[in-house]
Amino acid sequence: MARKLSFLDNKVARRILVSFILAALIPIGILGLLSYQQVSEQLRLQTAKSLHRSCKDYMMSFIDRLNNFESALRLVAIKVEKFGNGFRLIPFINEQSLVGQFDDLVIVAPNGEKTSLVSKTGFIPDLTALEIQEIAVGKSLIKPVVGPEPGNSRLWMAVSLAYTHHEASILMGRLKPEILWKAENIEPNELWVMNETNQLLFASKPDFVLPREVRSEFSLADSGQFDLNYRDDAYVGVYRNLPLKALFASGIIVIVQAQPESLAFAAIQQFSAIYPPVIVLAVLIVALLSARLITKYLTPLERLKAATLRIAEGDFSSRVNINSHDEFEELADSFNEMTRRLRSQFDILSTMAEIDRHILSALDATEIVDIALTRLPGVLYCDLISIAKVDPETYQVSDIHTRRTGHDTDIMAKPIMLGQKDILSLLEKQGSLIETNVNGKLSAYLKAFRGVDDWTFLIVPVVVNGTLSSIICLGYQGRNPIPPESRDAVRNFGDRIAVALSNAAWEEKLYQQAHYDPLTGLPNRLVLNDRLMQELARAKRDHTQLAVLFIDLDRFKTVNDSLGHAAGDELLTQVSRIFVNCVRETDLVVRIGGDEFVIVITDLHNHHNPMSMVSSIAEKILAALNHTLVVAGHAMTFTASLGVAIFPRDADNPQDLLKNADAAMYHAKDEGRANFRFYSPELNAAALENIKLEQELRGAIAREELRVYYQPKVDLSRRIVGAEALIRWQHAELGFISPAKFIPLAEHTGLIVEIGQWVFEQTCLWVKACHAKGFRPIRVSVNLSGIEFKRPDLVDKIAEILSKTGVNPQFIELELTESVAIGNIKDSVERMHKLKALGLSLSMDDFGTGFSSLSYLKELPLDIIKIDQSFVRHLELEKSSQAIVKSILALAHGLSMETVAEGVENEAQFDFLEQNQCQVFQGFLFSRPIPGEDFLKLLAESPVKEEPSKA
Ligand SMILES: Nc1nc2c(ncn2[C@@H]2O[C@H](COP(=O)(O)O[C@H]3[C@@H](O)[C@H](n4cnc5c(=O)[nH]c(N)nc54)O[C@@H]3COP(=O)(O)O)[C@@H](O)[C@H]2O)c(=O)[nH]1
Repeated sequence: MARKLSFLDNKVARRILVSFILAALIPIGILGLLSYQQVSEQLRLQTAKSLHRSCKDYMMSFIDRLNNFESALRLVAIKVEKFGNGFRLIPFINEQSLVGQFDDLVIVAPNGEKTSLVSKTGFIPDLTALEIQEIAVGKSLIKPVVGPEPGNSRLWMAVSLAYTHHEASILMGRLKPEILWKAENIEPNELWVMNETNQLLFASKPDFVLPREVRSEFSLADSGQFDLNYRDDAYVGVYRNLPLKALFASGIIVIVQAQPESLAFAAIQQFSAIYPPVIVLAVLIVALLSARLITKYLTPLERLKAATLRIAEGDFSSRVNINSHDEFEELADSFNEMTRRLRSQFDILSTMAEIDRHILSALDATEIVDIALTRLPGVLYCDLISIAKVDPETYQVSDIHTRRTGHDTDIMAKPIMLGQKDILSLLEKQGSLIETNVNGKLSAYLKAFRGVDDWTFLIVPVVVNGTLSSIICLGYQGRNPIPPESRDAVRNFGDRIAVALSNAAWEEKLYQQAHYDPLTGLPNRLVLNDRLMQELARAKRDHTQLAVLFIDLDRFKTVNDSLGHAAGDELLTQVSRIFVNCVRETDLVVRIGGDEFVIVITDLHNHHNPMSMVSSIAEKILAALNHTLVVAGHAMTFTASLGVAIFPRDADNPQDLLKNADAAMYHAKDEGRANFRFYSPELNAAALENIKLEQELRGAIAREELRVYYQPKVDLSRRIVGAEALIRWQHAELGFISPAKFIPLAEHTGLIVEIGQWVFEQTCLWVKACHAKGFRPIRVSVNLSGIEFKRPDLVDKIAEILSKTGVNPQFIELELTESVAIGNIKDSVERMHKLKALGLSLSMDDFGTGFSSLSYLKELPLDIIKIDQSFVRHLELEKSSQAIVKSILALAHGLSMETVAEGVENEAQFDFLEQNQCQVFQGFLFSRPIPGEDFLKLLAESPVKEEPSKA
């Protein structure tokens, strides 16, 4: 039942059913209605016709009867004889039958005397003169006498007796009604007979009175039809006026007949009763047949629809079964074929997508090949798949990875040689495929598979970056045609493998770039973070310790600047090899940037003394560096500063371990470089202090905490000939802070630019003020850091300050450090010339500490060389210092440059320098750096020489 009803759930089914029912109902309804109207009309006509006919028949028989009455009356008239004063009837044979037709027979004499021959009622109507006249001319008069009731009306007939008795007497007879009206043959009709004034003479049903309005119609035509209602019955009636005038002297007699519609329309009423059930039956039949038809055609449609929905949900497995031997069965077959193809395509695409995902996430070409060998046979319906490398130049096929149905992957390492023709055809078929067999193209390669004599093979050349890199081979057992979708899929797959292999190569490259330092080949910071995390987890799990060594090369910048970047790179490469050689393979050596390296020493077991073990490694590294290295043709020894932090002692996470090792390294640097330091919490405090100092320094100028002090420079006679401007920082809370502490910090943060400009401007203003106050003009030097010197706007800035302060530039000297000046020799020389062009003097500070080459020292437009105080400090004691100082002095003289010795603290040093023709001296022996006003006091006391000093 549920199945039967279910088709009504279907919209199409409902529509078709309603359409079918309407299609049946509308014509049947219209037909029924039209038929009803037509039949009703026909029945009406027929009824009217039959009534007319009946009316006419009645009329004819009525006239016949009147004629008979007339004949009878005239025969009776013949048998009338005069008898006395009256009349009598002569007996005759047919007397009985003739006289019997009349209820009354009366002879009316011309004098009006009436002699009754037969008398039943005794009533004799009077004749009018016109009637008598008509009778006199031989006509038979018919005279209706209307009674109070229809049954009382009578019809008289009168004829003249003049022809028989030559007297103008008239024989009148009252016609017997039962003979006259004779209405028995008219049933089932009703009959009325009326005179010309519509007075009723006879009615078959006396109480059935015709309404006046109906009767009034009778005078309008000789005959006609009418409708009337009587006692809830409808009647159809006809009337006919009798043309009696031609036969009798008579008024019009109207014959009326009527029949009940129920009788007349009996047939149509039967039709009306039967028609609705017929319609219902027809509808039911149509509905049933439609339902059957719909079910028949809808079931396959429903199945097709359900199958379509299943496909939409991704289920390609079900088939549609229709055995109707018609177009639906053909449609189902086509649908099943389409589903099969879709399923095959879907399988291919989803497998391809899965392969794509694997391929794109796989970095390794071997992994990609492995995925392809495992997944593809299932979607390409092949019995063998093989992927191999091809060298298009040597014609070699190698690394042949093969998988057959039911077997594991086989790797054939031994290469197979292909012919040149094979290679050419592979190159020709790029983006396409080759169909072959073991005796066709690439047979040398295919024969290696064995037992494939009757197989068909599809070969796809894989081209990566325009070069034939590999081939994919699919083997199909037997020579059955290969499905076209497999061919397309194979081609697609060839493209994917090509992309994947090129991706793999590219990913490999990217990975290398992202994780390894291209210069030294060492892992970079990314790897360090990863490994350190892993090693820390392992150390925590195994309860071992771990050390992080932070290494910074000492004076690497000097090498880079003085010998160039290529030399710096060479040094870094050599140093990185030294580091790797100093540790175990399981340890990690990382270059984290510039000249900074990190070494992670793993597996420090607790039963060892980790500190002493790490110390010996650090010493080993320092010792290994201490050997002479040849960099860019220069032999040099090199040092580094190391900081060590140990897990879990100093920190338990990578960031803190690195930070602490870094802090320890800075400590080692502070302590004179070329050594190593373990981290201690105090170091951390120092680092924090540095951060605070930096913050304070940023606001120092604004808070006017900085001052410029001046340290005198004297000549041989100890007379002040110049000064060096040296910055001082008097912090409100921290007190005096040494430039040795904050200048490196300012250089590190870049604040040195602002500070340097401020010192230079202050010095210019001070010099200008001294001159204005009338003091003897002397040259004052200002330190220019490497960072300041390298700024492109340096010359403009200096010129701007000189112009702003209005100082005479010949009394201002700039002290450049050796490394800065020699870094980019061409640029440096150009810039120094520009500075000199402003009228300034240039001196080389800390001379002897860098890697200056005498060959280009002479190219620099220098005026003064300052011997570094490290050579002066133990001059009186160290032969080596004496030798260096002597050679610097000789060099300066040779280049005609003035010499200034700094850091002169005692007479012995002064004496040595004096004896070796040093010209200017600076040091605590003469004065410490002092405020400007104090300096002016000294200057005022300092004797004036008549000859102007060269300083
Ligand atoms: N770029 C700038 N650098 C500056 C500036 N002011 C100072 N500095 C540099 O800071 C370093 C430390 O300077 P400071 O503490 O002022 O030390 C100078 C002298 O006080 C010191 N000196 C002088 N004579 C002696 C002595 O006989 N013994 C001794 N132990 N020290 C002495 O030497 C420093 C001057 O050196 P130098 O500049 O190389 O001539 C220092 O490197 C300054 O250069 C600044 O404004 N800008």
